[in-house]
Amino acid sequence: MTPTFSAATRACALAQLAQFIPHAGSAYAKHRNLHRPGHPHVSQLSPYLRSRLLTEAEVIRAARDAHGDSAETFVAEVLWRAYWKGWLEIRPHVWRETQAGVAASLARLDRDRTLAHTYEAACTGQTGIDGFDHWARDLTATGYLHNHQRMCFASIWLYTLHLPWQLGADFFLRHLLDGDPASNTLSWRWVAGLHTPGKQYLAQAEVITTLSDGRYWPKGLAQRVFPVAAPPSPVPGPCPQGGLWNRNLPTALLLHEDDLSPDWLLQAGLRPLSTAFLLAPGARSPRPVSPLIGDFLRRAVTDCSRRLAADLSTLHGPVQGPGAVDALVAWARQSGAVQIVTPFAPVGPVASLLASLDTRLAAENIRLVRAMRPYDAALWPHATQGFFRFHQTARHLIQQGLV
Ligand SMILES: Cc1cc2nc3c(=O)[nH]c(=O)nc-3n(C[C@H](O)[C@H](O)[C@H](O)COP(=O)(O)OP(=O)(O)OC[C@H]3O[C@@H](n4cnc5c(N)ncnc54)[C@H](O)[C@@H]3O)c2cc1C
Repeated sequence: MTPTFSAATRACALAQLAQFIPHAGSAYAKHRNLHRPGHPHVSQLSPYLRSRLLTEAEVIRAARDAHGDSAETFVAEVLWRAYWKGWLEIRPHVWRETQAGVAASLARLDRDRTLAHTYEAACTGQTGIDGFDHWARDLTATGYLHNHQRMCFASIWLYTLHLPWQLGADFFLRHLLDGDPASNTLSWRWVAGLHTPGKQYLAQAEVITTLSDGRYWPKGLAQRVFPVAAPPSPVPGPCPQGGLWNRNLPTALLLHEDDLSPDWLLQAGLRPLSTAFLLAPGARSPRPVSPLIGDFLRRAVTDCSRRLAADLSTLHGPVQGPGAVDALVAWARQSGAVQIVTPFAPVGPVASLLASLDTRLAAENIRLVRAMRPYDAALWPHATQGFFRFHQTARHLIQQGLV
């Protein structure tokens, strides 16, 4: 059984959460690395968390309510998402550097036919490596891969096939429904030993065979890692903060693919004159992005519009593609608002579009306010060092009820 995420709705996300919660305690800690068909031991909530049809805070609360401290392994995994986001937020240069690496590696493919041949075989699942080829095909067919398969795929891509890690990260971003600039880029860097110096991930055939219940028997995997060249990690800069909106000003709401649940803004009293939606799946890569991602996001927008129809007046969009910023400037002008509130978009394609929009709106005397969720504001600034320290702080904040 392969996962399908055809129902990109909050109701579906909540149903999946409810179904998974009984397994989020010690069973998750014990079995989460097994990648059995249908992936019964993991939640498969990531596409919903990525678009925030469901939030991390909700998932953590549900797991802790059901299992208390026995949910700690699961909660820690959910916290990795905030850790990666915070880490990149205070080192945004790493994202720009990765994008430049993708462009340079794509240019290399034009010059190096052997490399291009290996790359094509890897992306289409025709390398002859058992497991790896199945995962490539599963990923392109479903938009999902189990975490251990992602780790092994990235390791084989880099150390066995000698392909640039940036092209692998780009391949994932083009196909994963949960494709996320922070989690994806930084996980690939982790496999390559660029996150924790001296720690690289080497996929081992026997482990793959064991964890897949004997389904895969890969042969010829690299027996050792090699150093991957990269500039040193930049020192952390300040963590961005969210903006404050003025309740007394005519306001419009701009929702985007990084956060499609504006309930928290509506509960805080926001009454938008108009609401627009921005999607940017095509901006995830210079290469074509899987249509599954755009389909999922468009359905998520439809769900959000239907669910909150009573509170969201005059819906506009989804706006996407090269003319998106122009279209949003025209919408903002027509809405009569002097302030546009938008959920804070973490480093990635949407944040880049919002930066351009901000400049254009300023020329129209319209303010763009990036409102940050309390969960992000509480956790991101702590991603200054390794995950261990971050986890300790996050755990404390959760126990105090501050997250
Ligand atoms: C090379 C590589 C690339 C990855 N790319 C992405 C990506 O683009 N987007 C993404 O969301 N995750 C990414 N991950 C992390 C992880 O593999 C997925 O979050 C997880 O497999 C999603 O499946 P699930 O919802 O069933 O996870 P579960 O095990 O059920 O975990 C619950 C939730 O916790 C979060 N989570 C779990 N593990 C991690 C992790 N290691 N890092 C960050 N968050 C985690 C996810 O939001 C996930 O939905 C990547 C991992 C690797 C090794």
